[in-house]
Amino acid sequence: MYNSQGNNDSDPIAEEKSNKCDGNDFNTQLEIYQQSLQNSSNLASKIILHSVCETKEDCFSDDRMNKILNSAQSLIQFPAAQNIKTWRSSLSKITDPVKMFEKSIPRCEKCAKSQNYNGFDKFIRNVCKCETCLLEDSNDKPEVHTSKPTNNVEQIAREKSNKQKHIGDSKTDINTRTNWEYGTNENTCPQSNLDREEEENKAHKSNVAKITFKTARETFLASNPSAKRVLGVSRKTQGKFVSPMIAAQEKQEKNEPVVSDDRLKHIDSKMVELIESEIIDKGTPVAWEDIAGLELAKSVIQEAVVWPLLRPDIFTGLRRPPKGILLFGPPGTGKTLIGKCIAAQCRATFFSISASSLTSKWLGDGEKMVRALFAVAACHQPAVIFIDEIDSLLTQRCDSEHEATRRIKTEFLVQFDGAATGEDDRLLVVGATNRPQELDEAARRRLVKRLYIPLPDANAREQIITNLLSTENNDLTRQDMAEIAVLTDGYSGADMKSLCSEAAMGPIRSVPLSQIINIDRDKVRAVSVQDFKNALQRVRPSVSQDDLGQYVKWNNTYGQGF
Ligand SMILES: Nc1ncnc2c1ncn2[C@@H]1O[C@H](COP(=O)(O)OP(=O)(O)OP(=O)(O)O)[C@@H](O)[C@H]1O
Repeated sequence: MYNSQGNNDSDPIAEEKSNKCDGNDFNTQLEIYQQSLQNSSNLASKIILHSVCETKEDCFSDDRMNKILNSAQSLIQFPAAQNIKTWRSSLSKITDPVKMFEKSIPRCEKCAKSQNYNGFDKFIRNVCKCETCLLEDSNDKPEVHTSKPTNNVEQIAREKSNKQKHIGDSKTDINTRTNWEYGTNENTCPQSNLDREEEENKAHKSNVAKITFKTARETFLASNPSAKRVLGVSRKTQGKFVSPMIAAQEKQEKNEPVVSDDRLKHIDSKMVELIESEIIDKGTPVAWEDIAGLELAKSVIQEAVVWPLLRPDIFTGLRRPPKGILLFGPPGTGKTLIGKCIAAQCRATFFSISASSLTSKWLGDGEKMVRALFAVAACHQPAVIFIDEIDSLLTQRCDSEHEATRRIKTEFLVQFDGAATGEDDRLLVVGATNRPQELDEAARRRLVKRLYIPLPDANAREQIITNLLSTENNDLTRQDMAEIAVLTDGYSGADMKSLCSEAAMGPIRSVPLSQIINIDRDKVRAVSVQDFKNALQRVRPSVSQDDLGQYVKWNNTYGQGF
C-alpha cells in the first residue's frame, strides 16, 4: 500500500481505502489536528490524532498518510534540523499508523526490548514508568545534544521556534510532494544506509526522549514560575548555611526601589515603600454627586482648591490656592468623602493618614514618617494629603505634652511650611477633625480655609437614601423616602448608611431560616417602608445636640462663616 518510493498511483488497495472513507469528514478532522499542533498543547494534539487514527484506521490513503506523517513530525518537535532526514526516511517506511507512532515514542532501551511494551498507549498517556525512565526523571537536568549546555526548558523553547519553521515546511510538503525524497533519493549503499539510519534513529530517539519527557519538577515549574522561590537561599552541598531571615533581609535590600527622585534621597526607602503601599489611597474615585447636600462647602472647595490645582497657571499671586484646608464637624458627615472627591476631581494622588497613627503606631518613627510623607507627596504631584483627626497632631501645646509628640508636631509644621513653595508645586493638605476647639493657634493659621461640615439636612438625607437604595430591590416611593428623611432629623451621613443597611436586612430576616441557604436571589422580597420603620427603632443618631452647639460656636469664631 505504501511503497518505498512513496508512489501510490497504481496502488489499488489505497484507492479502495480512499473510496471507503468520507473524504471531507476525514480532511476536516486532520485539519483540526493540524491546527491543534499550533494552538493546543502536545497532549491535546496527541489525543486528537489518536482519535483520528482510531476511527479511520482502515481508510488511510497514501496521500492522507503523508499528511499524518507530516503532522507527526511537527508533533514530535524535532530536536535538530540535521535529524529531519533520518526521521522522515524512517517514518516513510511505515504504513501502519500505530507502528508509526510506536516508532516516534521516546522510550528507553529496556522498554523497547520488553515483550509487553505497548508504545502507542504510552505515547498517548505520555508516561513510561520503567526503572530507566524513573531514574532519568530523578536526574532532573537531562543533557542535551547541543555544544552549549542549556536546560531542558530553554531547549524546548528553541525547538518550539524550530517547530514553527518546520510546520511551514510540512505544509509545503503536503501540497507539493508525493515522494519521501529525503529517504529514497540517497545514492549510497543500502546496508550502510540502514546501519547509519539505525544509529541516527537511536540518537534521535534519545534526543526526543529528553525533550518530550519532563520531570515532575520541570512540569510543575513550567506551570508555576513563581514556585521557583525558595525559603532563604539555595545552597550547594559545600555551601555555608544561610539563615532564611538573613536571606530575606538581603533580598529585601536588593529589591529596594531605585531612588530616582532627588527629593527621596535622604528618606528611608522602607518608609517610601510603606507610604506608597499603605498610605496612598487607591479606592474608587468619588464624584461631587456622591456627596449629598453640603452645597456651600462643595462650592467653596471647588473655587478655592480644585480649580487652582487644575489650572495653576491662572491661579497665581493673590489667587494662589491655600496650602491647607480644615474640614470640621460631627463624625460621619462626609469629611473623608470630600477629601477623596478633591483628589479625584484634581486627578491628584490621595494620601490618607490618621494623625493618631503618627503618634501611636509610628511613635518614635513619626517624625521620619511625616518627612517621608511630604517628600513622597512632592514626587506624586498633584497630591492631596488628607490627615484625619488632625487635632491629635496639632493640639494646643501644654507642659504635659510628650516629647515625641512635640517633635512630630514641629516636623509637621516645618514640612507644611516648606511644602509647595515653588510656583509649580501642587500640593494640598486637608485636615479633618471632630474637635476643632483643640487645635492650636499655629494649626489654625496654616489651615487657611476652615469649613464646617454639618449634619445633612432633610434633602441631603433623602438623597443619601435614594443613592443607597438605587442598587437594592425596593418598593419605596419618593414620598416614602421624603418621609423617612423627615423622621431622621439629627442623623449623620454615616447614621443614614447604617439605617439603610439595617432596613435592607428586613427582607432577609423574613426568609425562614431553613431556606436562607438555598433561596433564589429573585425570590427575596423588596425592601419596604416598614423595614425602615423597624430600622429606625434600632439605629439612633450618634451626634448629640450639645456637640452640635460647640461646632456652631467654633464655626462662628474661626470658620468660613456659613
Ligand atoms: N454627605 C454625605 N453624602 C453621602 N454619604 C455620606 C455623607 N456623609 C457621610 N456619608 C456616608 O457616611 C460614611 C462615612 O463618611 P466619612 O468617613 O466621610 O465621614 P467623616 O466625616 O470623615 O467621619 P469621621 O469624622 O468619623 O472620620 C461615608 O462612607 C458615606 O457612606
